[in-house]
Amino acid sequence: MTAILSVEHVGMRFGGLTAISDLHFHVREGEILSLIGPNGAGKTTAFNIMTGFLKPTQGRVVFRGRDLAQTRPNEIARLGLARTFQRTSVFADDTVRDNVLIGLHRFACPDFMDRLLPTPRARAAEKAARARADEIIDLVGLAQRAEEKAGALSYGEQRLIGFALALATAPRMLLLDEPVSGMNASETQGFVRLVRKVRDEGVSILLVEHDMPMVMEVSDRIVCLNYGRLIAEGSPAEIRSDPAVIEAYLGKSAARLEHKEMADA
Ligand SMILES: Nc1ncnc2c1ncn2[C@@H]1O[C@H](COP(=O)(O)OP(=O)(O)OP(=O)(O)O)[C@@H](O)[C@H]1O
Repeated sequence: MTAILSVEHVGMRFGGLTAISDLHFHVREGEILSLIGPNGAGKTTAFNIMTGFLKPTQGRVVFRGRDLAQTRPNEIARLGLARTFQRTSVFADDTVRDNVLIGLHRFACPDFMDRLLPTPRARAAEKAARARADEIIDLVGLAQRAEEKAGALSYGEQRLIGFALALATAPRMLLLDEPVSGMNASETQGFVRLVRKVRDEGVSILLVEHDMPMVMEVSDRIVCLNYGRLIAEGSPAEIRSDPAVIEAYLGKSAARLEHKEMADA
């Protein structure tokens, strides 16, 4: 197993509150791993630590050999770690294509002089950026909407633009924050196919998501947190039948009942 990202004995305290305790797991190259847990379990905190946005008070997160707490955000992006946001942050008055082009330019950051003068190199770069933007827009399924203003698209489609912006950084790994919240059933199904396709192109994926059927369908492995601790790790089938996971979601008495019903069946 080759790990692309390792969460090594991470702890996070906010004043007197311990949000994460001794969290330890790896994301393997080319897998889709989901982080789940009841409300307040510590998923968002763990997600923010894994993107380098929060520095843990204990332990470290290593991405492709680099400790994220020691790495600047632009270097993290250049190493190939990209994230999406729960809230869409598209430029509503720009077209879908221009939104993706802005993402590509922000990442590619051409020379200052090239930006000021229409040099042949700048023109060639612009042409390549447009071709790449169209490839990404096609991949996320928005080719028919490329010329429309982003603000005219549905909420679910705007989230696809957010996903396209993350792809514009040519990531090796994507961290997705509740990617299907606000999507309808058919958009969610489309998104499951899209995530698999991106993974098949060699991008490792970690997602935090509340939609359990989606998580069970898309994940290779699942890590479950409760009260900031890892309580289970395994395949969707293993997680679905794990007593600690059932108890965390349903409470002790309901979990006992669930087990009894399963045993009686
Ligand atoms: N900046 C902060 N300051 C203080 N406490 C915080 C902060 N961020 C999170 N917490 C606390 O840490 C714990 C874990 O919160 P977190 O948001 O990570 O959980 P979660 O699993 O993402 O929850 P949800 O599913 O409801 O989004 C909670 O008790 C929360 O109140």
